[in-house]
Parts: sequence; C-alpha cells; structure tokens
Amino acid sequence: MSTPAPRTAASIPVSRFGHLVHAMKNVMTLREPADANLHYYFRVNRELGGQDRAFIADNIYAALRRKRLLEHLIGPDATPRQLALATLMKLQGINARELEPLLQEGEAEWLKQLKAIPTSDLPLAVQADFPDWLMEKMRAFMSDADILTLARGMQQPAPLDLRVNSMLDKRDDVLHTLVKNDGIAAEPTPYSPLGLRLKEKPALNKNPLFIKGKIEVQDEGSQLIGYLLAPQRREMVVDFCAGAGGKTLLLGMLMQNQGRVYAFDVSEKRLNNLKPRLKRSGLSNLHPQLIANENDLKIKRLAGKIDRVLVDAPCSGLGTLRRNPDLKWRQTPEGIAELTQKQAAILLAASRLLKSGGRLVYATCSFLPEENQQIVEAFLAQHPEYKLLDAGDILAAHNIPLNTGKYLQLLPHLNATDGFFAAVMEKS
Ligand SMILES: C[S@@+](CC[C@H](N)C(=O)[O-])C[C@H]1O[C@@H](n2cnc3c(N)ncnc32)[C@H](O)[C@@H]1O
Repeated sequence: MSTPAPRTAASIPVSRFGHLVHAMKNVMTLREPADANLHYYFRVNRELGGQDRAFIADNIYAALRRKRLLEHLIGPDATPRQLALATLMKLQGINARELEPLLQEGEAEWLKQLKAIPTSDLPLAVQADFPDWLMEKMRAFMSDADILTLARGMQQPAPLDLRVNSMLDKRDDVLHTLVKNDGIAAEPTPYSPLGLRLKEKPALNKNPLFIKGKIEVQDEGSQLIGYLLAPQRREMVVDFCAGAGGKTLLLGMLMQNQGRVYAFDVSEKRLNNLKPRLKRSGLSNLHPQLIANENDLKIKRLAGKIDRVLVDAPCSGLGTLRRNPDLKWRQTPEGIAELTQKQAAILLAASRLLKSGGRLVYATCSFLPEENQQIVEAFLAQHPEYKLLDAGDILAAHNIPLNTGKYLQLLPHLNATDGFFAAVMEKS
C-alpha cells in the first residue's frame, strides 16, 4: 500500500498546494487566457482529481479577482508561493495555524505580518481591484461609489446558467429532471423564459440532458439578446460574429428550426466548436460560414437580403470579469481602441445585409460606453435610415419584465447576469 500524501489540518494535501503554486506561476504571467492556461495544466497533470482541480481553479480565480489587493499587501514582487498562501489566508479565510503544515521556514512569521496589515481605508482602485487605466475610463462616466458597487459585483464568482432547448423539452420538465433525478439544485432564471440557474457548478458534459441537446450552458443575459433580435420562423437571419454559436443556437431554436441562420465568424476554431453543439441541438437551419473579414465576398452576396442581423461584436469582455477576471489584467487601453475601430467596421458591414424594415442588434459583453453607446450613436448619426427601438418595450412584448431603458444594459450586481449591452435598430 502506498503512503497517503501528508495532509494539513485544513485537509489541504501538500501536493495539492504544490500544484496550486505551479499553476499560479503559469497563470500569473498573463500571457494567455487563464482558462486556457489551466486547461493545459490539467491536461499535462493527468493525475489530478476533481477535488484537486476545483481547489486549484478556485484559488487561482480568487487571486486573479483580487490581484491588486494581494500585490498591495505583499508588494509588487510577490512570488507565486506568496500569492498562493495569501490567497488561502486573506481571501479564502483559512487561518494561519491550519496552513502551518504547508509552510517553509520564515513563512509563519510572514503570514502573521500579512494578517496584521489593515484592509480598511484601501485606495479605491485596490478595493475595486481594477488597473489604473480602467479606473480612469470608468471615472469619466461613473461616480466612485458606483464603480465600487460594480467592481464588487464583478468580484463574485458567476453562477452557472443553462438554456433549455424548447424544441426538445420544456423548461419545467428539465428542471424536474435536474432536481429530482440528478440532485442538482436549480431554479428558473427571473427573466429568460428558457433559463435555469444552478447553485453549484456540476460537470454536465456526461449528463443525458446535455448529451441529448436539451440544455446548453448560456448566461441569462446572452439569452435575452436572442429575444431582442426576435427572429421569426421563415426569415433569413445572420449572426455576424457567431463564435462557437452560443446565440446562433438560440436563434435557430426561436425560429423553430425553420428559415435560415448564417453563422459567420473569422475564427475557424470557434466555428468548429459550434459543430458538436449544432449536432446535439437537432437544428438544421443553421449554416456556419468562415469569413476572412467583415468585407468578405460571402457577405457582399447577401447584401439587402436579410431580415435580421445580430452583431455580437468582439469586445473587451469586461462584462464577464466574474468568469474571466484575468481580462482586466490582460486588456490594455490600446487594445480597446483597436477593438472600437473593429466594432464600428463590423457594424457598418453587417448593416449592409439588411432589407428595409429589417432589424439590427448590436451587442457586447462590455460596460464601457466607448464600445457600446458611442459605437451605436456614431452609426446612427451616419445612417439616418436606421432608428433605435426601445429594448425594454421589445422584452415586454415577450413578457420579460426587464426595462433598462432604450438600451439593454445588464450588470452582475443589478441583474445577476454577466455585464451586457445591446441596442436594437430598425432599417426604415
Ligand atoms: C463576442 S464573440 C461572439 C460570441 C458568440 N456570439 C456567442 O454567443 O457565443 C465575438 C466573435 O467575433 C469574431 N470576430 C472577430 N472579428 C470579426 C469579423 N471581422 N467578422 C466577424 N466576426 C469577427 C470573433 O472570432 C469572436 O468569435
């Protein structure tokens, strides 16, 4: 029999902690997205079990959410090991005595000093845990108190939202199966008629509901964007930036597998990820097409022929900080300036597809006006043939009780969704 790994009083095996330090070292380089980095780490370290992975991922994400606080406490040259220990003690509330079996010489004293550092009266940027450039951008349109409230919402882990495929089952029946058969705590989402919110994050990829295409993982905010486009059964629809098809699948389902949805994207990899989802969904009205850029000939051929176009534009992703906290450290003002140019170019190219009377929805998962209102307002100023429709009215017509004004604007602390923006326009 092999000797069991040494355990701490808090049941953190030394080897599990060692992996946390290693993974922390890799992720904190911020050279690639944290989820891709962790995915790779877990693939290489196959011996790690479910609990090890959950422990490593939880603590890495906690550290990314509060990286600025940790560096404020430890100093700018914090080592991965110090970050891991400080995360466990300061962010996860594990007391120093419980950590003792993991500690090397001098670390007990270091943790004691760390614990004594007061965390009241911290500078706003440290409390918000945002980089300076983002604070500066936000201060241009928000009060300090509002920045802090928004930031605290973004520091919480996100729940897991599902969308029920209403072509294959009813939301109530899926909920019943999840709760009664699978013992998964879930409830209907407050706004989307197709959404379910799970309390925990169980692995679903082997669940029969998932395998049969009855559920897809999709944030409730993302589901609402489908209701803003509101495609009708026999229409021609374009999802201009379809990615792996989160919204395309919803559109095809809302059209009851009739009509035609073109799913365009410049990323072959993302479109390939749509394929297994499409197969599970049972839909046959979706047509993925790789394009070289927004002016591709495939798009030009459809000019003036499309009833509804969704532009789910490439954006900073700052609205998804609950899930991707590394984005606030990986994004730059220059990167955002580049994105805004792309967003304007894509919106313009996408608008050329529409018939008169057609509907254009521009959406992002960002809360920055420069990626949102400013793009839409500049477009409307140049294109008087488009008028803005009221997003609240459109949702109300679908019995969705959510009115954030003419634009749809969602934030975690207000709506329990990711941060989303959407504008609905109609071509006269
Ligand atoms: C926000 S993501 C889309 C997410 C997707 N709609 C979903 O719901 O899962 C933006 C997408 O825009 C794509 N993209 C970037 N530049 C583009 C362009 N010029 N034309 C079309 N798509 C583009 C990216 O590859 C990315 O998949």
